[in-house]
Amino acid sequence: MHLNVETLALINGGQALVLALMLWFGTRDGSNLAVKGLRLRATALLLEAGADFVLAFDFKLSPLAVLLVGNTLNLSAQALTIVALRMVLDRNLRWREALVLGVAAWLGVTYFSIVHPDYLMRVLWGSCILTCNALLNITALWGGCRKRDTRAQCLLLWTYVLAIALMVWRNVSLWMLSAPPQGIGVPSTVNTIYVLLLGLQPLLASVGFLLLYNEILQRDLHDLARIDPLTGVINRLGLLEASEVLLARARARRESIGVLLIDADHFKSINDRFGHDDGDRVLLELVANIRRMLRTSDLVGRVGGEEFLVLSPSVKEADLLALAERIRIAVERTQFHIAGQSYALTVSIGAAIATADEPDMMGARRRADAALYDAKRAGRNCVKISAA
Ligand SMILES: Nc1nc2c(ncn2[C@@H]2O[C@H](COP(=O)(O)OP(=O)(O)OP(=O)(O)O)[C@@H](O)[C@H]2O)c(=O)[nH]1
Repeated sequence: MHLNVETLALINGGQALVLALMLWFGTRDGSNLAVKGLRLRATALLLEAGADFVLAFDFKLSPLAVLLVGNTLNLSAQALTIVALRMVLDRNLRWREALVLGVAAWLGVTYFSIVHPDYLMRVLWGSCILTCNALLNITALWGGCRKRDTRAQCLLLWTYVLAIALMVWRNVSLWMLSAPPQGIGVPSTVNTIYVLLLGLQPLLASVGFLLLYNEILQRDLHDLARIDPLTGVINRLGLLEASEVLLARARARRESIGVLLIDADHFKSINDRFGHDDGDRVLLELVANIRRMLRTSDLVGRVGGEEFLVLSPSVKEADLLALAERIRIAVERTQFHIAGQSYALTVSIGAAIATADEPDMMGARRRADAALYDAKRAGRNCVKISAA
């Protein structure tokens, strides 16, 4: 089988060009890190396309120009892809490693082309560096793929594993030939299969990048529907879902869950006196105060304007009251800074216990609400617990 390597390179280049345009224009809107990562990957594809076109038109260029320009474009594309993938995954970018590998590859390839020409060593050197590039990408993808929480990461991971397999196969095949080809443009079965399979990589990787982006958008939408944009804690929907999970766990362990309904006292007066924006800042400080008092297993969510709900698994009544009292005292002792002035804020707290036998959290929530009402009627800045 001797398909023309130049023709294959031309097809690969055209494909990489189309994929680059798809990635670039398909993600034109938005400015988050994932979009920047996709744009960087699109730039890498443009460089890959350039390298393919250099190979496709090698008969018009000197062999040295083909080698140096083609490799520079290809290695730059690999380095950009390492960083792009990590941008999309929101990981440590590893610019330095990508650059060092790119420079090492370029120097080695140039050495084995000009100083000490040896085609097999040149291919081996380039393959080792490309394997390191692929391994860097695999380490970025490994966590998500191992937990099986993202199919896109698995697809990409396998793409890079196959890329390594292809390089191993190419080197073994070349070293086993009695008269190996002395250049990638030289007609030979190894070169044809290598260029053919290499052309699939940009396609697989780009599909992987797009699927990854889609998963990120879905996750963002999921979070957006469950996180309160002002305070960053979960909202009613988030609380509803979390309480179902906590209750199922509590049932299995025959434990109870503590519920605290925390409401800022006379919050309207803060808004009236300082304005809504400063009122927002006080709410943020209030949430920070509540969070500081919680265990890692406790959850806090915003149920209304200045009202927050805490779910505290595996607690008895005495522990829950102690937690509520700690929160109340912490808020009372905090000096809230508004418009250059200190302001004292207090909270009233209603507490209730949800037992493992209850069908849902609604009963405990209602009891905590009634206890909060009692706390407000008792003069505020206090904790009340409802009788079960
Ligand atoms: N700044 C700000 N204010 C909010 C927000 N959500 C609700 N509020 C305000 O919170 C205040 C709640 O007022 P009320 O329900 O009368 O309660 P209160 O003044 O805290 O009095 P008590 O609860 O009875 O102690 C209102 O002024 C709302 O405008 C918000 O997101 N930001």
